[in-house]
Amino acid sequence: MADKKFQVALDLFTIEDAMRILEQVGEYVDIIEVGTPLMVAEGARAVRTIKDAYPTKTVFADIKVMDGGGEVPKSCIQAGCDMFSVLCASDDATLRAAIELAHANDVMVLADMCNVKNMEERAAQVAPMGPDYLCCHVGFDRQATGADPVEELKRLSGVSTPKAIAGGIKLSTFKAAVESEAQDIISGGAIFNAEKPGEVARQMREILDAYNASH
Ligand SMILES: O=C([C@H](O)CO)[C@H](O)[C@H](O)COP(=O)(O)O
Repeated sequence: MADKKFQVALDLFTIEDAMRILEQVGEYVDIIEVGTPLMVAEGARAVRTIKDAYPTKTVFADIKVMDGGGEVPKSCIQAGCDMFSVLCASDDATLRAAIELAHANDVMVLADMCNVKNMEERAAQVAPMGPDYLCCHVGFDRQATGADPVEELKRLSGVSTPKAIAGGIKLSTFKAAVESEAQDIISGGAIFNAEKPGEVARQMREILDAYNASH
């Protein structure tokens, strides 16, 4: 089985802050997420700056496309992203257009289940469209309810598309996320809000490497 990946979500507001965190955590992660707040604040320029600085890393633009699947991602693709997100809550036509555009440009698509209520049913519809990942995601505004992404991910076990998992994953819950069905484990605030982001990322990496070495 392919090694599982570790993704840091840079939900920050300036490229400078993102680069400062990356100096500390970049060496430990496989995928760098240009978080939604950073995309909104700085746009595709953030993707370009990060890809130029970390050319061997997978750069993910968390643009959460909801409409215009064949158009909205173009600026991020031109800026050099390797993967972007589209919302499973969007129309099928949006998902299909986004996936077609991405794959025509050798870019991957993460289809994000954020706030989808009928996850099993929607996953069965979206998976055949061919996204590279289906993401079980407890969104920022829902994290206060205590919803557990590892528990919610079990609802996607019926589909063979590789899964990603996100939503408040921290050092103490990282092992459970790694041991879940997810291939891509995403953590944001627990890293960039930590006193020592590099140390948290290093320990997460250690957990992931131990898992990958034994599977
Ligand atoms: O996508 C995200 C969220 O919707 C805010 O934009 C986050 O990147 C994702 O949830 C991972 O961040 P944490 O939940 O802080 O680990």
